[in-house]
Amino acid sequence: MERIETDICVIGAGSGGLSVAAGAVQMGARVVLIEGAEMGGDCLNFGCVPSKALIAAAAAAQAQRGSAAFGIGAVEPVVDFGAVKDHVASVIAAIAPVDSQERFEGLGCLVIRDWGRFVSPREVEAGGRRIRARRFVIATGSRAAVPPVPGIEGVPYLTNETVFSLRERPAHLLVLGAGPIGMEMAQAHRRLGSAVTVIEAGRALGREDPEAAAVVIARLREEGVDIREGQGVVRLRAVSEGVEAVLADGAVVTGSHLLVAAGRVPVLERLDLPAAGVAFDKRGVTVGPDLRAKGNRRVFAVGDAAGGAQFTHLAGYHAGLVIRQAVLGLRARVRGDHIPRVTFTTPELAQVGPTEAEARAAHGDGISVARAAFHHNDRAQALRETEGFAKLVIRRGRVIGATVVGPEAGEVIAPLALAVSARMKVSTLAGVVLPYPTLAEVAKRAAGAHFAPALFENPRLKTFVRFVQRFLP
Ligand SMILES: Cc1cc2nc3c(=O)[nH]c(=O)nc-3n(C[C@H](O)[C@H](O)[C@H](O)COP(=O)(O)OP(=O)(O)OC[C@H]3O[C@@H](n4cnc5c(N)ncnc54)[C@H](O)[C@@H]3O)c2cc1C
Ligand SMILES: NC(=O)c1ccc[n+]([C@@H]2O[C@H](COP(=O)([O-])OP(=O)(O)OC[C@H]3O[C@@H](n4cnc5c(N)ncnc54)[C@H](O)[C@@H]3O)[C@@H](O)[C@H]2O)c1
Repeated sequence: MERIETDICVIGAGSGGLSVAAGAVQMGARVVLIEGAEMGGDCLNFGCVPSKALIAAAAAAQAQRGSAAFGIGAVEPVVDFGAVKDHVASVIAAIAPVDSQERFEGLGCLVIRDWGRFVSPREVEAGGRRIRARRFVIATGSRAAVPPVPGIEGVPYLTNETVFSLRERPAHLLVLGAGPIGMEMAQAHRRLGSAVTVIEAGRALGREDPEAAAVVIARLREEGVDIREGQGVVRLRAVSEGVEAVLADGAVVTGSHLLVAAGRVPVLERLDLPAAGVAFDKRGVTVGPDLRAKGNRRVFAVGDAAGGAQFTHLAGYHAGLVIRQAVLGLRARVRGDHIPRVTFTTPELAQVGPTEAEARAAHGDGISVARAAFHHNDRAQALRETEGFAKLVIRRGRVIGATVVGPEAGEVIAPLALAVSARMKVSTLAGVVLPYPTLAEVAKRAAGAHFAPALFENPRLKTFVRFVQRFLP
């Protein structure tokens, strides 16, 4: 067997692994990159990219239905579902070269297309080669969790790995789970013409600020998505129309297709982690605040495999921290209080830092909340998208968290992510000059609202101003 010595061996060429490999090799480290399936991982092939491309197509269809409010005759769109999937595939194809084997070989990585497996604490085998590295990075991602619902083994179901390649429009899509994946896919399919029922054991978008989640849930319901909350599935059964689900309240729902979007599990099974002495549990590799694996300090874990939140930008952030340590020999500590997240429904729901409820649980009355509604935003009025709000969580004069629900919330959260990340004063945010009319003004207005009582409802200030005015020439 061929033996290879390298500085850094990255296992998994998705969002996290590619970022580590690209950064490390361009800084001068020797890098081996191992990928058992598609270059680009989940985000490119079965996650962010296809879902956002499908959502864009669905928005185009919805725009035709809603155009009457602009004085343009509304029509029921003619959706060619296969052509929509061609659009999705072509968006993936446009981005794929950036993540490709050719590009990474061009950067100087040795790319091995096989499943990697530890054979000792310092060696991995893949593609008939044994790689001995100074540092290893586990970036193997996650896959859809399949909940133990009685009967699930006897019914056909889709996951994020198969739903985007479906060429025929589901007549009635059942979605199990109302997290971000379930809600994004439910609205997109509804807008593309499917009947959709979402079955959620707990609360829909249960991790989000309830007030913000309610705005999204109401919109999906208005558009015809049937959302059943607090409903476990008691039993699933294959029937001639497709799949039948019996819910906890006794209701029976029959769909043509079932999409399982009920959470994620880390992909670790091929790695033989015990051979490397690396600790792990059902959430992922057990890592410290420096992202080093418990049990083997030569091994780091990043992204979905690292047991925390699961976002492409988080995997990218992890990659930067690993590069600091494994390439430059510097120290690094992961911070979790400034990672934003967006659910790309219409309206979008964006969060950075703690929600109001989380902040109150942590700091009691030591926080205050300032808000502004999109209803008072002139751009939102022009777009006829006035539902939603921005809410800032403030502690000791600084922005520690923000929730935005409404049009382009994923873009509007950007200055607020900077504010939380830089521990910015509310006064700095209130003082920034933003172009008019923009949706982002809602963030500045929320910051301004923090000062409104002291400025506009203050009898002592009014007395002072009247006094000053008497003496001004
Ligand atoms: C439907 C959907 C929509 C999403 N939308 C968003 C979004 O809008 N924004 C966002 O930030 N995040 C989104 N995510 C989450 C995002 O896709 C993940 O957080 C991100 O892909 C994680 O990157 P990763 O590098 O940890 O894993 P991945 O990108 O999954 O890459 C892991 C790679 O490792 C490979 N691998 C696994 N085991 C081995 C092995 N033993 N040897 C070699 N290779 C191996 C896999 O084949 C895979 O290619 C979405 C996810 C889904 C499912
Ligand atoms: N826009 C984005 O950034 C984006 C989009 C999609 C996914 N993601 C990432 O992927 C992760 C996984 O997404 P997800 O939506 O699959 O998981 P999730 O854990 O966020 O939500 C799953 C939902 O399924 C429900 N559920 C679980 N078992 C069930 C059952 N048997 N019956 C009914 N309901 C059940 C849960 O109560 C939960 O509400 C997200 O947390 C996020 O990190 C991000």
